[in-house]
Amino acid sequence: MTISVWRYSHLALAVSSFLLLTLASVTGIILAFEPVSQKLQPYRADNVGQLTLAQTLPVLKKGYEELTELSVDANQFVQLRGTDANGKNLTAYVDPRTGSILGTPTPQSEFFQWVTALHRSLFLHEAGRFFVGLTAFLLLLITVSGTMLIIQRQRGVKRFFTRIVRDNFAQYYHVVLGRLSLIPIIVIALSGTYLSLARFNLVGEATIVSPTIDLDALQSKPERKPADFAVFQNTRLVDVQSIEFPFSDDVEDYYTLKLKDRELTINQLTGEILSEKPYPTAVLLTSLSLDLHTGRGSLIWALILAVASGNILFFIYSGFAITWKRLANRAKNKYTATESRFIILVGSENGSTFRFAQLVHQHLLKQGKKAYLTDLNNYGVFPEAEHLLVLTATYGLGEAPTNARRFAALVEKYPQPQSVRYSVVGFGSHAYPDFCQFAFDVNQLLAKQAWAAPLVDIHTVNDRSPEEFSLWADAWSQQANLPIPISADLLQAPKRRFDKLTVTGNTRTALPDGTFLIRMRGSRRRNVASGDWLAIYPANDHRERLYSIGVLENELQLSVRLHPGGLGSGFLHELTPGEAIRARIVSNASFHFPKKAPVVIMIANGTGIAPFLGMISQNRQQTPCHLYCGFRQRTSLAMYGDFLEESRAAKKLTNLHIAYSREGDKQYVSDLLIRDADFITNVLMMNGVVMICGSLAMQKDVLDILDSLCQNKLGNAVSYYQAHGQLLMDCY
Ligand SMILES: Cc1cc2nc3c(=O)[nH]c(=O)nc-3n(C[C@H](O)[C@H](O)[C@H](O)COP(=O)(O)O)c2cc1C
Repeated sequence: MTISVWRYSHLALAVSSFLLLTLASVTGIILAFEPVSQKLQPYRADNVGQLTLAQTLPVLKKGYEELTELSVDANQFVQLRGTDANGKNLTAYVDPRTGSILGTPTPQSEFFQWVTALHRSLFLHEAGRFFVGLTAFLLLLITVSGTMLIIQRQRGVKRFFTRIVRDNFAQYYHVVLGRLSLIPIIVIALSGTYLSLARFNLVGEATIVSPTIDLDALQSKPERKPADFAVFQNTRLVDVQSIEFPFSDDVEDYYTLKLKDRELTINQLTGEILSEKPYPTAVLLTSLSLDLHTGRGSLIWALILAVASGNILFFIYSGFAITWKRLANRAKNKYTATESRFIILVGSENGSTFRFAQLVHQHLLKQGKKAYLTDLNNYGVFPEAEHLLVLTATYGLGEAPTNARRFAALVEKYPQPQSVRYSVVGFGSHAYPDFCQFAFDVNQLLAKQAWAAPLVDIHTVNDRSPEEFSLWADAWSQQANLPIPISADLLQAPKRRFDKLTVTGNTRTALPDGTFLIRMRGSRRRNVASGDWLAIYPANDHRERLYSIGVLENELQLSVRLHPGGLGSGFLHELTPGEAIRARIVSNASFHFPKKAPVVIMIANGTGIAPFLGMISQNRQQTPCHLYCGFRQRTSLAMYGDFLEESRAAKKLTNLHIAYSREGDKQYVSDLLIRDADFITNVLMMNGVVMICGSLAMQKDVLDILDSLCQNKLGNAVSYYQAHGQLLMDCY
């Protein structure tokens, strides 16, 4: 089954039920607090779990003139009905060990009654109950389709709980919270559905029929005291739902004992069991469903239900946010596919690639060109086409996005009747092992078609980088002789809240390779961790530059290489202590120091050491850390030398391995990894984590080496460890 079937089912189910689901969740959250408030009442006696009926009944009989009924509720509060020593009618919670009164039951508060009625039937009686039941069933289907989507997203059941790549807020937390609240939501949905079916008598016999007793056969001898009745001795109070006491001393009146799973009648003189009837399965399931659906009896479960109901509200919001974003990016065409000279085909799962495609589309239309934009799955014969532009994302294990799955088959089926120049742009992320794989596949496929001729080489765009996209746009413009300038809209940094940071130190460039360290302090306390990015705006315009942060002594430290004419590095280089800048801290949670790893290997080259300096400085728990770094020459290490030595002495850093590429043995960091191959694979085998930060070229080398080490020594591809959160990367 394809991802789209699950996605559309998930969406259709959510759309059809969201109003009732919102109502049910809000009322569900409120109702979850009823068992919580009840549990907090002081009506539960200590050690009630250890008492038997044989111990309790004589005590109660002594203290009260007449007992009518004793019941034990889900909170293990023991309630007694009867008359007291003065002959006054009484209904009270009692201490079953002493018979003393602990309190008087009060009816459910009007507020909870009102909310319960709304939750159960929307004040619409049977019709309302039907709709509420249907909503619970739809919730079950939504949960199943959502689970399938997560399995597909995570690329398999086994990776269900592995790290989630963060795309955007709504999407990330939709999946994160979806996984966390999966079980409670399935329980809510299943139990709610069952209770509705039971209510409409659709689950079999759900009533308890009392047995008929042969009164003529009742024996009066041998007479025993209740404390000596075997059945009372063997029945724990907490297993009792209720016990109805005999109406008179006559042998024809008997005890009716309702346990959790069966009902017994007991001769009041001899203690003989007169009848024993297990409850029908439907009754037991109804009681279990009530326990699970309401949280009665368990404070913790009631709180879990409240949180899960809150999550359902968040899913409604985030689900619609995701859909809105997707729809907002869909194409609107002025010309038809058959009359257009420029065909733009898009492969996109979450819509962002459409934004880029639309920009190209608009530029072509503005220049009076007949251009047509559509999904890759809508590929067909384009009789007037001269140019084919394919912009596509990659998903899954280097696979096509949903709206591009049929493209390969369609290309084989519909050759173009005329020659067409094509160009492919891949959108992807280096966070995935198969970077832009689907775009490469499309490029290869087109290259094989007799009618297709490339206009420019394939280009890739990492993390929607406007700069990388504009490189393609320039190349294509030149070859097609048609300018498509990248609009400021696309490059504009979205409006966000900025932080004011004050420079506290700047080493300026002292080294031949131009590296310097700059430190800053925020004006307000911010949640920032080593590995996050600092986004700066050197020219106070849309141009944003990102730097990896190391947090040392509550300050943000950046390690920067000064590039001649570099916008960001030049700006930072000129800053002096006391100066303040406007910047933004961007969370990069997938590159934080792993809290639970037994060992961490850090691999860096050049300024990629920056986040690791912060992580080492904060490694107070002394997790074994092995730092592998590559520099050009010894002097490049100079500014970090003292800090690294001190960290080693303080056991925050276990080992330091350095490769110099322009001195001595002229090694790269990858050579050190080959040297320490056994150690590295051992670390991966014992669930250690490898972190890589630095240049993309170094990342590529290191990944190639790790992949062959992992394949040869561990029998897994390196992507296996990445998927298990054991390989974290932040390269640029
Ligand atoms: C679940 C998931 C899987 C992804 N898999 C890959 C991949 O294998 N290779 C890749 O280069 N990018 C991968 N990406 C990144 C997307 O291709 C990238 O973010 C792209 O810009 C999204 O475009 P869209 O918003 O148009 O769908 C993946 C993203 C997600 C959320």
